[in-house]
Amino acid sequence: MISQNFSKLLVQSVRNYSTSNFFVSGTGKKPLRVAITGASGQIGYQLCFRIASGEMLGKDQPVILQCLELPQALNALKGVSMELDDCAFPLLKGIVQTDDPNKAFEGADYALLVGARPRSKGMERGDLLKANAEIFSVQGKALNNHANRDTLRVLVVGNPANTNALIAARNAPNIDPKRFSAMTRLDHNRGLAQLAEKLKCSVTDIEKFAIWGNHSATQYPDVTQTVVKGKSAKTLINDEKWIKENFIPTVQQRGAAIIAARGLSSAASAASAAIDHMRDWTFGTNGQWTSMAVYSDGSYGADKGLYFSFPVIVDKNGKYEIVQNIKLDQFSQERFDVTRKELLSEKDGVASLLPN
Ligand SMILES: NC(=O)c1ccc[n+]([C@@H]2O[C@H](COP(=O)([O-])OP(=O)(O)OC[C@H]3O[C@@H](n4cnc5c(N)ncnc54)[C@H](O)[C@@H]3O)[C@@H](O)[C@H]2O)c1
Ligand SMILES: O=C(O)C[C@H](O)C(=O)O
Repeated sequence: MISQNFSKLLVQSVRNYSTSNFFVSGTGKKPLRVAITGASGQIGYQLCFRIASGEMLGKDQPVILQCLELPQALNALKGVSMELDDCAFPLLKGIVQTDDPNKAFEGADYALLVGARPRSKGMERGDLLKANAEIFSVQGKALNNHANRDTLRVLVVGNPANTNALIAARNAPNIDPKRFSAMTRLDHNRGLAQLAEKLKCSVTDIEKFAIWGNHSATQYPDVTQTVVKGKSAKTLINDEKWIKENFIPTVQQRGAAIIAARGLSSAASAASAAIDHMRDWTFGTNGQWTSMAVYSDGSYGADKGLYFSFPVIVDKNGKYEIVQNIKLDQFSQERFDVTRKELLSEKDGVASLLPN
């Protein structure tokens, strides 16, 4: 029933379940193709199962997972695929296992670009810039040539995520750059959790919180507009020093703190944020703000073309808008400029990989 091709020349395996019936009975929905790079890594290992169980695209939406890995990790990927089989997910209609980006992105409706070298203890994100840039240049070209351009949504998770999104998008000239994004949802969720703890409220009580800029230690977690059960969070906190010296640095440096504690970068929380990001980008945010690093149209003076985290609202058709008309106070403007300058300098560092 399950077919598998494995050759040394073209290391690719395709599993199709229920190939005679590609529609989940009762839903009438065609499977969506979800490409995941680095699928057998820490984050990928979480993502595959959560997506196959319907947590990202809905409990009535069949999916085909198209998994990309390095040649040396294909055996591990085979193990992931075996475990996916063993879950007997009703929504999972097929698994592609490959080390060829052209195959992984064939007809892709969604692409989660996770595969990259993670930062290890003591390593700065800047050190990773060049090593990872090449990967995203190749993958941008492959997306351009093979993905489903009419439906595609790309989320870059692999660091440095914003600049990797820039490289991938610039190498995909036939795809609308608004179809690319980078992940700051983990930072957003971290901020919500810190605020909920401080104010002894639920994360769902918090509205209008945002991350501006880069997914890095320069990001600006902004509580100036934040409202908790109808009241200003700043007024409720009533402690400017806590916001500046505790809250902001905690959110900015949470990734490094997890690495120091675990010896590995965050994985379960990163996968959870990636699911949140794609789900909200598909089904909408019900009028609420979230944070996404998206193609900058120049809003707030973030240079056009950068992948910059803004507060966004997604409508029920999956169209996002950058929230406009927020007044940045002097402190916010200074923080905004720091992260903006970092993104510009990252862009300069990969200029050779950015086609005109
Ligand atoms: N944006 C965020 O909020 C956020 C949060 C956590 C981690 N990250 C980043 O996500 C990335 C992945 O983290 P991880 O913990 O899963 O790492 P990991 O090392 O466990 O897994 C990465 C996987 O990617 C694969 N890979 C490497 N290069 C590849 C390529 N060119 N094509 C396909 N696969 C490739 C590796 O074989 C590995 O299996 C890292 O860059 C990490 O820094 C980002
Ligand atoms: O900082 C890192 O390298 C890991 C990741 O981006 C994180 O925010 O946890």
